[in-house]
Amino acid sequence: MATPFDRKHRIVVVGGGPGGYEAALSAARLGAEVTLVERVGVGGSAVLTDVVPSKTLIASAEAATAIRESGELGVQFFAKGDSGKPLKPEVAVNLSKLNKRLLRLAQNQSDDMQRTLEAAGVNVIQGEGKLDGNSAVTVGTGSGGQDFDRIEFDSAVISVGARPRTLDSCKPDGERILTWTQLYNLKEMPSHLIVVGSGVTGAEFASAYSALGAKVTLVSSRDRVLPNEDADAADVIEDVFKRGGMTVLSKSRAATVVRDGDEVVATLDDGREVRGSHCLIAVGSIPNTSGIGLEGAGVEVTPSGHIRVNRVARTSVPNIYAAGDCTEFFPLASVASTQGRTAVFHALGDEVRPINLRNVASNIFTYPEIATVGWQQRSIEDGTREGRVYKLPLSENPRAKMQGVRDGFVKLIAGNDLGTVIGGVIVAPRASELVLPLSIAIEQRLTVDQVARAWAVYPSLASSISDAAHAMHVPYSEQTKS
Ligand SMILES: Cc1cc2nc3c(=O)[nH]c(=O)nc-3n(C[C@H](O)[C@H](O)[C@H](O)COP(=O)(O)OP(=O)(O)OC[C@H]3O[C@@H](n4cnc5c(N)ncnc54)[C@H](O)[C@@H]3O)c2cc1C
Ligand SMILES: NC(=O)c1ccc[n+]([C@@H]2O[C@H](COP(=O)([O-])OP(=O)(O)OC[C@H]3O[C@@H](n4cnc5c(N)ncnc54)[C@H](O)[C@@H]3O)[C@@H](O)[C@H]2O)c1
Repeated sequence: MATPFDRKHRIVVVGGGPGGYEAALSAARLGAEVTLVERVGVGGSAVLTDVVPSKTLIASAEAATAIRESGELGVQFFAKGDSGKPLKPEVAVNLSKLNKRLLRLAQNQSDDMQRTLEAAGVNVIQGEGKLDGNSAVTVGTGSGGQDFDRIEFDSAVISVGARPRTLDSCKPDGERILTWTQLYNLKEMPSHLIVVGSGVTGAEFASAYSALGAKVTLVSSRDRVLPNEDADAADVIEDVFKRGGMTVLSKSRAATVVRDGDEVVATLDDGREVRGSHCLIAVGSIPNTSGIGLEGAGVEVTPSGHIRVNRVARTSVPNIYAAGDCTEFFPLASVASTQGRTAVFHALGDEVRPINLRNVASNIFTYPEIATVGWQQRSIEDGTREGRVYKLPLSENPRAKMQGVRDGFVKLIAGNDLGTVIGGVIVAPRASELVLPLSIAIEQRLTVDQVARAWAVYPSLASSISDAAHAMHVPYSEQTKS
């Protein structure tokens, strides 16, 4: 219990995604009187439409890939046709069943989270929250609806998330032109899915649908997919996409996307037309920050509508905090939760460590996955940070060979001094599970030699991390120079 006072600190949290959930739970555990206002469901977009459903879809895509690729390992389905000759079975995906499963899983997780909050003593109110100055939140039934509650607070956490950005020229109709939140209603596999936008969201869905057997065309406005990622990683993914039969149209901006009967037509900037059965619009997100009383309370926002926060998640108004995608920090569930927890620790006088975005680990769930942490090669190349880069292809890893894994690599980035690990990239199946040692090394300022000294299992994909660290060894004579 952080508060030594008789009077409980009153905290109102608006939005129940990872940012709001973590803020509410941490505050209740610290003994505050907590109310959480959420308009759709606890868990937020992360659980109901974004992270959980997309990663569940990807789990099915991985299963389809494993079945398809098992022939190479000498394992295949065998069935005899009427003539007695072996048939060549194909992977069949029941998209309706798959989507039902992922929506059920998302709802169950949301229910679990609501129960956890209630058990911790959080008062969860369903409704639309809005700041009323800097000391109260009103709760209503939605835009134009009635307010039915008003809650006074000592501190508030605004964690209202973001929604898919749409373009007037490519308006989703919910049937064939879809945002990712509408994709899970599909009953049948799209015969040809056009994905507009090759950021993380577009790349993940393109990868998954291609693995599930749909024909996919990825419309990428940049010269390569995943323009903000490590260039070598993006090259691997683009190569895998193309080998898997995906059409990648680079330097191609979708000017319009319209329905034509049972087809969709995407017209590119240069006049080319792409016809498909469905189109996913994945061109980024917009924060849900308008009309929620921020201006009246004096909370500063950026021109893009993101709430300005410092490293303890405090806004320009001292008793109002903000967490997650509605802020200008990285839009990741892990960052949202950390901001939510940090905000209430700060408000309630518990130990706080200002958030260091430099060390955030993230993962792109394509096949193979791309996990990234710390400084990246481009910062070494442009001189922002001094350091050395070493890349070890997975094709040299014994376990990878056994498993038939050809694509991927481990890249370590170390400082020039003693070889302190400052960053890394792992491209591999389940890279998300392999990146933690690098995160620990960076957080604990371990050198490549210290990482190399830790035992890796033989054979294992993780041993490529040790091998890369060995290759970057700083001789004792060099270490003692500085
Ligand atoms: C397709 C996709 C996949 C992703 N995958 C990953 C991943 O694998 N890993 C990862 O770390 N991140 C991932 N992300 C990012 C992640 O979803 C976000 O960073 C995360 O959801 C942010 O959490 P949040 O709490 O800020 O907001 P949200 O999860 O968006 O929750 C905000 C909540 O606030 C509610 N709300 C809004 N306004 C009000 C109001 N006025 N009153 C009451 N309630 C309100 C909304 O209904 C919503 O429930 C993904 C994003 C997308 C689009
Ligand atoms: N695995 C994960 O952790 C995960 C998954 C999805 C999203 N996210 C988070 O969400 C953030 C946003 O990612 P995102 O992919 O949704 O958005 P984004 O803004 O990163 O990418 C959208 C892309 O669409 C392109 N674009 C815009 N208009 C276009 C047009 N008319 N035609 C073709 N392309 C067009 C943009 O140039 C951009 O490259 C990520 O940075 C990440 O933090 C995380």
